Amino acid sequence: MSSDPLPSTYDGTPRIAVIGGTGLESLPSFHPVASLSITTPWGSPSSPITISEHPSPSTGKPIPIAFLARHGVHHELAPHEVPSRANIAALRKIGVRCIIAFSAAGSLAEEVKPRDFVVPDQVIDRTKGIRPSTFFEGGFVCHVPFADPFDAGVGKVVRKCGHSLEGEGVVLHDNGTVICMEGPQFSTRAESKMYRTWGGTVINMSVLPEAKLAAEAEIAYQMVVMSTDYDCWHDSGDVTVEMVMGHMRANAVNARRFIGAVLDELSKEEHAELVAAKHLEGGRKFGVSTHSDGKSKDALEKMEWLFPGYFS
Ligand SMILES: CSC[C@H]1O[C@H](OP(=O)(O)O)[C@H](O)[C@@H]1O
Ligand SMILES: Nc1ncnc2[nH]cnc12
Repeated sequence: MSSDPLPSTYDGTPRIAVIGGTGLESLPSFHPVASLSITTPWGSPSSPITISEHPSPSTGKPIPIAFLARHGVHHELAPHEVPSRANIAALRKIGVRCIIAFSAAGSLAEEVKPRDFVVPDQVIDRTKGIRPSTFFEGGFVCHVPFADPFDAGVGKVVRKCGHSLEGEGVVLHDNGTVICMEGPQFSTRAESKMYRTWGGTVINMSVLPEAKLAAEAEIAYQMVVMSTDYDCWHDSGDVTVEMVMGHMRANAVNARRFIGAVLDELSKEEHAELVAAKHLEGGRKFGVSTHSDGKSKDALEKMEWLFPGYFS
């Protein structure tokens, strides 16, 4: 295998990105053709963004897929240290408009067994306000709808792909509510039991502010969760990192199959408009509350970087 460094530039426009979480620090079975180090007005992303080319099953054309490791290449960033603004800004800047985000999560529901997959449709925020969670501040106020935190069109494709793998070891739950806690400590037993009464299906430390920032950036975002434990409400034993990693490793083949199926499907020509998020394009031009006299120069410069031509 060549140890030549990958090119630091890429000529095409990747519309699709995968954000890998715990146990998924690279895109399995994909061979990167470039590694981009992007600096944003919100700092540097968690990892370089690698680009792999995936042949579209419908046209045979190579479709670029971006990949970013949420916690860094060596899992060196705690959940509250993940630079989500830089991650989402960098992905948008290179052209990404569709994100499939993977997460290892605890199950809050008996029927969601460890190693099952969940394609969630809702989120409850239990982070503590210590994570920067908006692009719109410092002299530029913009309010963004967030009633449905995940993209319905992308979610539909992901669910279809998951179901196509049933019988090959993949168990998929079509819906669910993710409780996003602050961490890095796991929940107390009282909290875990309370989240169940709230209707929580799974619990992680990472869907927020990632999903909020994707919404602000007009990116169609869907999380795919793999259950790795029963948190601490269940009598089968309290969550530990060993438990999480053990299930991640044991189910790696299914995770790889799931990712491959989703990328195959999204690379088809028929989904070109969806992955370019044409249905979201331009939305941010209209949610701005700040009068032109109140907009700061610094904020406007950041806006021009992220949304060229929107506000000038
Ligand atoms: C290592 S267990 C807790 C850790 O795992 C999950 O990470 P990710 O969502 O990035 O897969 C969870 O959110 C916590 O960050
Ligand atoms: N039980 C749990 N709580 C929070 N995040 C998790 N990630 C994996 N398992 C988890």
